Amino acid sequence: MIVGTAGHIDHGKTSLVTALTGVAGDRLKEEKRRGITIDLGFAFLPLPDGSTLGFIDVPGHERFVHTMVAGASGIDIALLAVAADDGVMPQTREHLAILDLLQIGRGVIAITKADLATPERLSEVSAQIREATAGTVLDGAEILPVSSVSGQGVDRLREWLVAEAKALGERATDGRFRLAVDRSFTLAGIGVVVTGTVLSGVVRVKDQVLVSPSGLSARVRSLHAQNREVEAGRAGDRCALNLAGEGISKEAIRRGDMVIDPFLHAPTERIDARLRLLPGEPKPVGQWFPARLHHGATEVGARVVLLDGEQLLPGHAADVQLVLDKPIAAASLDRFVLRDVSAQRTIGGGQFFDLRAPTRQRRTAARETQRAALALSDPREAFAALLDAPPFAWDLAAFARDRALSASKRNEVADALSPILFHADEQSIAIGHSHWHSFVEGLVERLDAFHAANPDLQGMGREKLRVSLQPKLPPAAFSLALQHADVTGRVVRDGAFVRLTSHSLHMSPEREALWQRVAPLLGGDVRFRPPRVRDVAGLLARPEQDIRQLMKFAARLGLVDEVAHDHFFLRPTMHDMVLIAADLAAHAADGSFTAAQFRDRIDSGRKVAIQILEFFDRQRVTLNRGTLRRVQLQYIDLYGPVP
Ligand SMILES: Nc1nc2c(ncn2[C@@H]2O[C@H](COP(=O)(O)OP(=O)(O)OP(=O)(O)O)[C@@H](O)[C@H]2O)c(=O)[nH]1
Repeated sequence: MIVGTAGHIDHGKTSLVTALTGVAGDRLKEEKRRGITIDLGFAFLPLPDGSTLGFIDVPGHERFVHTMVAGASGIDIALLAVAADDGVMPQTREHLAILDLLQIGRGVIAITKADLATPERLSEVSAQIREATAGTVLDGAEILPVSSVSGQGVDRLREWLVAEAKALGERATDGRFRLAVDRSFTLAGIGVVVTGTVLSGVVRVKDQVLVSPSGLSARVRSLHAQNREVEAGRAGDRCALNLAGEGISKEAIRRGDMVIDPFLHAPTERIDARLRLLPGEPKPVGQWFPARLHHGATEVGARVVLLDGEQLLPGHAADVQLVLDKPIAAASLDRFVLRDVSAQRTIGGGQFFDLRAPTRQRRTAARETQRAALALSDPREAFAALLDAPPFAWDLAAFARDRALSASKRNEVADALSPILFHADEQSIAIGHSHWHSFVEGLVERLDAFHAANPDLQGMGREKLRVSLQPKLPPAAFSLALQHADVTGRVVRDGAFVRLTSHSLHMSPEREALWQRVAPLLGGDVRFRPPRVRDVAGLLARPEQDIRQLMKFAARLGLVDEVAHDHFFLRPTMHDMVLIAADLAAHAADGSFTAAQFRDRIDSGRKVAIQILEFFDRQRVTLNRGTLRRVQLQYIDLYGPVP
């Protein structure tokens, strides 16, 4: 459990942490000198049950925002200090706003330096606090007067924190590992060390991790959590990782990077989010508003694109797209804070919901449904809602990755919803049952309509079919869908084409008429040396392309065979030639014949005769052994029944 301090400068935060933990400032300094345990502003209070309560206390205002945001998922309990003499000050309000934006709802307010105040002053400050916290996450929070000098109220505050920590219990660690790096340095004899807050999951010694967004791989050589060498660091822990790997140096890893489970690596620079503008903002936010985005320990330039309406008024919230200057490593539902471009003032903040937001979003009902689904916090509910949002097919693997879900959580989602799943490449495309059924129906209907309109085409081009269906599946998933048991039996894949099992080819009347003129040219005396496509085109004064198309189609119908490029023989001629080959073989003592013998029988050119025999070889009608050929009797009825 981590307690994060907040409050105006000099309001006694550090003194209070020292009073609560007994860890004096000079002791922290000494630890700093010793090396790996360094964590400026870190103190730990051992609890009776053996666990520890950690305190993040960062002096200096600017770094506060960073740390606050970095610890967003790391801070479990907020400790807001308000000095009895000053009362509520501007930074008290800003820190309160940030706690609110980050939705850190557990917290206590300490009126520090109580020794300096009269009871009247204390109730005056109490009233100020009540007014300032009204409507925020700390509305109604406990207010305790304390003094680090006299010790007044310190025990009570400690008891309150311990009880709260107990009530909160262990943090869930079932997500995948993410650590927001706030420092990176080298230690002599140890190597590169990074420190940060574990945002989710668990990290263990020897784990393979990845630095994101850079993509560098590293191995965890050793790790410290809560200032002790440990085997594992968990969500909420302050960790120091000793990393080793190619290219790993203190310069290669910077504050703002994430160290993550390699599975999660997918940096993004375009994020859809829910943004709340603070009520005290002087102006509304308009399109392409420039700001600084704080997320984890990262700070990056961002532009705000409003997705509904043209401006966002102070005190209001809206869906926006954040277009970042450079990619960051984030997870869906992470919280963020926006500050003005000079990083002087907090403007607002909120929560990410879509890390793969489309570039130019039209304001469609479909996109609204998607956004609403993606914003749901429960992963099962969110994915169920997604399956009902266009395009009705969603990659469960990407969804799980963007939410940093563990494999078991992801399986829970899949088990609860039991969608139709297609595993292709890295993707796991999921479709809900009702949408799958309409997909299959749509597929059959589409092909049916296509065959009716194009009776002389063997089927619909696979790609054209894919993009015409809902859900529009990615190519690999579509290919798998065509092999699904619900589809096979009704639909046939035929090379690049897809057709209904029931579909058979017919010539259109125009084609039939042309065929009636072409067929006689291929038969009769010239049947063993029929004219080629170009010659037929010349004879009929038709474009070559028309004749070629007709011939290809006739080949699909089994009327002709293309023995060589553009050289088509009538099917009965093919059959005659097989019988000639069989006759030659039957009359030879060793059952073999030569190409020359065959050429003499069909009275054609030598080149054509060889092309025909090679074609037969490919069809396995003949077997080529050097200059001699045999006939394979089991194939001689390929082109017609043998008497
Ligand atoms: N009288 C009195 N003075 C206090 C008390 N707590 C802190 N102070 C004094 O207030 C000043 C600021 O205390 P810090 O604890 O450093 O305050 P801080 O909020 O940590 O300061 P920053 O980190 O700079 O924001 C110091 O001079 C302390 O001695 C207290 O309970 N009573």
